[in-house]
Amino acid sequence: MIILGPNRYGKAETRVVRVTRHGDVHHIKDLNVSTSLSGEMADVHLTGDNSAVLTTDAQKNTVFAFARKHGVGAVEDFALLLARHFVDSRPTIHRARVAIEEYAWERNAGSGHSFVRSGREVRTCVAHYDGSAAWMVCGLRDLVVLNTTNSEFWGFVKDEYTTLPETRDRILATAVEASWRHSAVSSADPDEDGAKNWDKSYESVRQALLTAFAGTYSLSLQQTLYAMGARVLADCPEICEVRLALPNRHHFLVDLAPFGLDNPDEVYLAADRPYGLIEGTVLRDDAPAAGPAWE
Ligand SMILES: O=c1[nH]c(=O)c2[nH]c(=O)[nH]c2[nH]1
Repeated sequence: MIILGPNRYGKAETRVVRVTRHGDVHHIKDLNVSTSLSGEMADVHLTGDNSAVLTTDAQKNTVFAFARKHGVGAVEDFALLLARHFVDSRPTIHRARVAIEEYAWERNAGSGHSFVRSGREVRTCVAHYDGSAAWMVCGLRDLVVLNTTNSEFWGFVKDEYTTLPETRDRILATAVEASWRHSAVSSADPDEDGAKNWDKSYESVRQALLTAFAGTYSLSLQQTLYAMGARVLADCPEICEVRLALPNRHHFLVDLAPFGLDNPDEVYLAADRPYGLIEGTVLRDDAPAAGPAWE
């Protein structure tokens, strides 16, 4: 017996730029939106009957139309708005997942209409909605950080293939990829609800990650990872779970002896690969069930 397993479909990576013009002062939001729907989709897979299908093309059009009609504030609100619309407006759609990446722009030379793409990290969110409950995982990636000291690494296993020297002082650098789950998301319309301040929450999580990275005297990147996750949970009561992926961007001290030079921790080779990849989850022991939040 062969059966249809879990499935979903949608439009991936709709790139939408929303310009808001206040006279000569303009604002932009630059997003990459991926929608994914599931529900009564047995027939489309088994018999080719498309009558339950809201096309991926219409999903893409909805993203653009909603950007026009509702504007784009916090990406989390825009994601929830779309997710609720798809499920609440179509009886055959039972669940929506909306993932958004946001690319930051800054004003160029103080101009009202000229922008420069910021070197800031990419902000992310993934919203799920099933007709009654909503889940939100927020995040960021490419938050590149480096400590020039306060990092040691020693006392590790030494087998016949271990050549890494122990170090009491090294550069510690990584490009933080983090996602964090909100304990509760109101199922009310965000326009009526309006209570959740996604921007404020994002900034406090980002600050907690940076503060912990800078302030932790590190005996391993694993220890730093835990400190970063724990700091987020300590500082941000609305978050119940943090997942981190930290590539260890190795910096090797260059041997300058062949040139008659010493190298007292000044000149490094920044290697791009291979890199250690340290991943982990830090969560509250009473975190509510995650449901589909991480899917
Ligand atoms: O912080 C580190 N953790 C490791 O597990 C590891 N392994 C390695 O080679 N270097 C490092 N650094």
